[in-house]
Amino acid sequence: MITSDRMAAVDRNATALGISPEWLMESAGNAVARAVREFGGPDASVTVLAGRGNNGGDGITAARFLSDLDVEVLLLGRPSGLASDETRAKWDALQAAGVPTREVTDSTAIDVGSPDIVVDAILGTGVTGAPREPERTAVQAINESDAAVVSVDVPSGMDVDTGEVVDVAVDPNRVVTFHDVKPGLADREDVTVANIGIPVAAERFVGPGDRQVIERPSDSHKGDFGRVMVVGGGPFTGAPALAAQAALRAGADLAYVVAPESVADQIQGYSEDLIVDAVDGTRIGPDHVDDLLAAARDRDVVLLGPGLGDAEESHAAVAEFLEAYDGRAVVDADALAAVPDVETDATVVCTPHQGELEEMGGPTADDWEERSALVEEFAADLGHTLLVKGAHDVISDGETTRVNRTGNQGMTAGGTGDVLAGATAALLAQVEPVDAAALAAYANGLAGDAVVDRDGFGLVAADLLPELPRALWDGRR
Ligand SMILES: NC(=O)C1=CN([C@@H]2O[C@H](COP(=O)(O)OP(=O)(O)OC[C@H]3O[C@@H](n4cnc5c(N)ncnc54)[C@H](O)[C@@H]3O)[C@@H](O)[C@H]2O)[C@@H](O)CC1
Ligand SMILES: [K+]
Repeated sequence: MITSDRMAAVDRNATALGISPEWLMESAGNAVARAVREFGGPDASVTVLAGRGNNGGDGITAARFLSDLDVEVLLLGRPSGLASDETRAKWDALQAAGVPTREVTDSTAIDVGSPDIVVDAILGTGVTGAPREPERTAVQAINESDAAVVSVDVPSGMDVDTGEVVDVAVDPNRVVTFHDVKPGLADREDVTVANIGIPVAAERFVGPGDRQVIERPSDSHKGDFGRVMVVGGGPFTGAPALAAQAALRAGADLAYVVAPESVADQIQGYSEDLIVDAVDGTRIGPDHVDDLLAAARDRDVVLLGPGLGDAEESHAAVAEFLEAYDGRAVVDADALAAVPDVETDATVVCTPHQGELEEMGGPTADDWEERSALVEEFAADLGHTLLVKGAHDVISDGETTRVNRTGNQGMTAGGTGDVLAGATAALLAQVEPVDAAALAAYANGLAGDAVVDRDGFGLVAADLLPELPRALWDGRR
């Protein structure tokens, strides 16, 4: 099952793998044409009603595959109004093939005729709201005709994610949907799924399409993108500073560091963008838990671990905090050891490397494919989302599992994990845990690739910070 948003992301990932939208449309049109032949027999007459979006493009392509039959295409609009390059290319190919077409701009001129089969390629996953004119009249004309109806991808007018119909939708005899079943079609018996050549890799590997989960609408306000609180520092100071700065670079509006007073000034010294709150002493410990919980109430995500150290008291503080906390948390580094023994209502993303995962009681496997299956099982047992760092990062919430391939051996430098944890925390304020962790891993690796491509090896963690925005947005705004 796949939602339309996830489908759009996977589609973009396929493009990045070299599989162009035009290829996918060719496969989609071919699949529809095959269904029409199966359904209508070798001598069927066919009318394709095509909208101006890519759903229409699939119908236009199907008509070319059916050019040996009595086939006609009704385009709802002018060819100049076709919405994408690939649909225009398919329209030109249809003209060149000499398949009869009619352009209908006025809804009163819609005449489906009396074919054996009508192909409904009016609206697909790109529909918003109720069908407007001339699409609305076209939907009604299909429903009033005696022809058998084959819908392309989704019955036109239906919301594929919910199955809801606003006003009107086509009532088909068969739906040929692409790649995977959409939630709104799940319980129907007239649906067949066509493989259109989107490889498993486009779903499994995090890619540029996964960036589409984050948005930054123009009417946003301060705080909409999260307040992140980093709890750490004591034996180390750079780690919490890096993590908090990474959270800002990954889009958080405010980043706080709560650290022992012995190191608070030093942490503040790294950046004026950080808000540093000092607690007594030289280590985070159980005495601080009440204050941490009180502060966490005004934050969207808490990141536990950077620079915390492995003192017994700090470990106990993490455990006590998680037992009482029910918000969103990222747990990294020395804080990870507390997780397996803790009962918590918090939504937790853990970011261990392989060694830390084993210390948590997790699996080990050299082969990343085997590892990803084992990590999925362990995440399900643990009840938390895992981001296991490695040459192939494995991200799983126990149900959905993704693998990230960005990054390079230059990123074995100290502090890159703190940057990743901070980015994960920022994204966790905005999107679901598995999406946040996958996107953070992807962006962190891409940032590292940009630095090493430009400068060669010798990267330091702070180099990643200015690259993170581009890695996450890359021309999108
Ligand atoms: N991997 C993929 O996602 C693939 C998608 N393909 C096809 O692409 C379709 C999605 O294409 P698009 O995103 O272009 O969207 P659609 O073709 O579903 O519709 C978008 C068009 O309809 C218009 N529109 C939106 N709501 C309307 C309304 N209520 N009344 C009237 N017009 C309305 C829009 O202005 C736009 O021109 C899928 O359903 C599928 O058929 C295929 O080409 C193969 C690959
Ligand atoms: K359709």
